[in-house]
Amino acid sequence: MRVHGEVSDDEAATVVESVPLCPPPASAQRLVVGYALTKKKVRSFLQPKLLALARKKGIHFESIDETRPLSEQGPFDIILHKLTSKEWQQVLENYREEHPEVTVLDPPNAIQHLNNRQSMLQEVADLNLSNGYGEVCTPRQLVIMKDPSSIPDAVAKAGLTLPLVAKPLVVDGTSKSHELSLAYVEASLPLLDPPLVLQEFVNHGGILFKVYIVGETIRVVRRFSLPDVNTYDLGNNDGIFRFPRVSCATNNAEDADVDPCIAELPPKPLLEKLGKELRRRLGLRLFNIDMIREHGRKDRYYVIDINYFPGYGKMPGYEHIFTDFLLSLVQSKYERLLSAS
Ligand SMILES: O=P(O)(O)O[C@H]1[C@H](O)[C@@H](OP(=O)(O)O)[C@H](OP(=O)(O)O)[C@@H](OP(=O)(O)O)[C@H]1O
Ligand SMILES: Nc1ncnc2c1ncn2[C@@H]1O[C@H](COP(=O)(O)OP(=O)(O)O)[C@@H](O)[C@H]1O
Ligand SMILES: [Mg+2]
Ligand SMILES: [Mg+2]
Repeated sequence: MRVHGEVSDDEAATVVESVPLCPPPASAQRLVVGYALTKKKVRSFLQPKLLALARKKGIHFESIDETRPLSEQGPFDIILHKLTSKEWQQVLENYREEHPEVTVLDPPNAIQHLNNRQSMLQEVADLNLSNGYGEVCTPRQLVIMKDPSSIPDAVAKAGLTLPLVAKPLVVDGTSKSHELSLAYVEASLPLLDPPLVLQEFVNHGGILFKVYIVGETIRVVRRFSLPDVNTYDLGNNDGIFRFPRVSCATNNAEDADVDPCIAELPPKPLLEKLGKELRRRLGLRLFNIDMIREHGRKDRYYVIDINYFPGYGKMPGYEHIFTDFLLSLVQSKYERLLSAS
């Protein structure tokens, strides 16, 4: 029996997009998807175009009331969620044990790896992905838990090169956890506010690739990012630059007039390999990877951020991809039940 939420290679093989779906079992003709999402996420994800297509395909979305026992709601075939409280995670873990027949997207313990900017990149670093299409690394980084006055020494000891991107260590859905800054000179380091991750800034021509994963499906879009830093900037900057959420949807760079060497998307086979490996290693099916290409290095990529249940509402064609994905989950569960009987 499958442990819910774990993505095995076997399972991956049963969810290939091109395989036509055979008729679902009678009990699954109306697929009920419970969701526990913030108001912001409901607005961005449950758009009318998704709801309309879902209805046509027999998928019904039902809001979960967190103040009531989960077992008294539904019954659900699938639960979608992105709430960060410890209490909610415990509720879901208990529910998964009591209801192994319900697919929880994704398991709270797997999502936890993405709530810390150190652990979120560990699997990418361990993967050491390098093949004929390119190489995927993570920027060198250091975790500072406390005592800002110790930062210059810690940075020197670790041999990190300025400028450094300072990122709050924990990502908990608050806007504070996305308040990043760029420290140009050593003297500015004690002004930073731990706990944080200090990451080497990688010049990448100001374009970032948002790689969306929905099960087996991968889509990539371009967004504007921070511009390159040059020696002039370094010499003429004595402080810290605090920057807003640069890679958000309003910074769409799909149709921008950008140097083709910078705008060129990462090779598909490289993204496929990365997506497949991370899906398996993280035990997640819904996430996105923020990726940059080192300026002047055609084939060296850095993963700088991984987000659980990202802004799918801005992914082109998300309503088709997501509804097909939900149906494929039920289909593969049905096939497993058939082969077990
Ligand atoms: O950490 P970064 O790289 O900024 O990724 C963010 C988060 O996933 C946001 O979700 P959340 O707020 O739940 O963390 C999401 O907003 P949505 O709420 O609109 O889905 C953003 O979508 P964009 O606005 O498309 O960038 C996405 O870019
Ligand atoms: N190591 C880095 N080198 C260059 N730019 C970076 C680096 N880390 C982050 N950035 C820039 O900062 C933005 C936000 O950083 P990110 O780690 O994605 O945080 P968030 O979770 O808030 O999106 C990125 O989209 C990118 O533009
Ligand atoms: Mg990001
Ligand atoms: Mg993020």
